Amino acid sequence: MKVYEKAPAKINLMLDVLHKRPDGFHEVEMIMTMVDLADRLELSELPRDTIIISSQAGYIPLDEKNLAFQAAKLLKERCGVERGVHIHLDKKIPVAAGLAGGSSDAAATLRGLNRLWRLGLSGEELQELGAELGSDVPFCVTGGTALATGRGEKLTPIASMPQCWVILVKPPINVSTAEVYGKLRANAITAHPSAQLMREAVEAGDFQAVCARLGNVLEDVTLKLHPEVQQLKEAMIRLGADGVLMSGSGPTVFGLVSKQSKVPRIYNGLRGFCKEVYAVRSLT
Ligand SMILES: C[C@@](CO)(OP(=O)(O)O)[C@H](O)COP(=O)(O)OP(=O)(O)OC[C@H]1O[C@@H](n2ccc(N)nc2=O)[C@H](O)[C@@H]1O
Ligand SMILES: Nc1ncnc2c1ncn2[C@@H]1O[C@H](COP(=O)(O)OP(=O)(O)O)[C@@H](O)[C@H]1O
Repeated sequence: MKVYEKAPAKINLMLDVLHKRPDGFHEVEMIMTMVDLADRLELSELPRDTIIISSQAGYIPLDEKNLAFQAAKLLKERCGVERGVHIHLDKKIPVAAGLAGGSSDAAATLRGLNRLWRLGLSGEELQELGAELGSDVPFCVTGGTALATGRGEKLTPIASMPQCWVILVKPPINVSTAEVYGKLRANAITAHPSAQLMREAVEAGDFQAVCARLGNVLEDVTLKLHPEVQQLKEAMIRLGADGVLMSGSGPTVFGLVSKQSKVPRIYNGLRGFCKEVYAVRSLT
């Protein structure tokens, strides 16, 4: 038997860091939403008790370092499953991009195996398991639009993001989430974006207010390390995006656009700078 799961990318409409915790993680406030750029997973039963990962993408680990492998192993251990699975990852989300591609694959593996193995776990139970794999995994389990607090694992669902186009541009540089948090001086942050104001804008369906309230304190670190990310932001604004921000720890920059007629100009303009540009819809 086989099951299929879609694993969409996330963007952070706002990301604030409150302080560094004694456990080394940072206490955050984020509003996250999914966009229609997704990996596709095919999960097939195997006759042997083993986990096999394959992918068309040559640039991700296919062993126990893969987050989908870790998700399957965790579920097998916790639920006492003695069955094997082959997980094929059709990667479309750029890797180490600030779009939670690996986290979304892990979340999709939890959802898919819950069905394949008829485990009957609730969404909440899958989120709790997901939190053991990474801070962004719980959000990816249920998706939608949510306020995330704690280290990112405490979720409050909110109304859907107003429908719009999302243009994503990923420069050819690698950014490590751990390095970006490591270089952040949380007590020196002067301008904190407001989760409350962003939540109100989303809940009012006020697209212009969402654009005006975008903010991410991790930009301070990543833009200093990689000035080309700032240049991409400026290009996106010049080309006419309504709101522009770096997603997560970067380096992907996203632009929100309400009018479809503006999309080709922005997309084609960015392709002059970068190979990896995507124009997708927000997911409701
Ligand atoms: C920045 C964000 C924003 O959504 O996303 P990405 O840019 O990675 O997509 C997340 O906070 C990333 O979540 P995720 O990628 O799951 O992080 P984890 O695997 O849990 O942690 C990786 C490392 O980042 C740091 N980390 C992560 C989360 C957090 N709240 N505080 C931290 O200090 C820790 O050093 C940790 O060792
Ligand atoms: N299924 C997966 N897809 C992508 N990357 C993965 C996966 N499993 C493990 N990784 C590793 O996780 C790291 C972060 O990848 P990703 O989740 O795409 O980025 P981000 O945390 O910036 O959103 C990469 O270094 C990659 O090698």
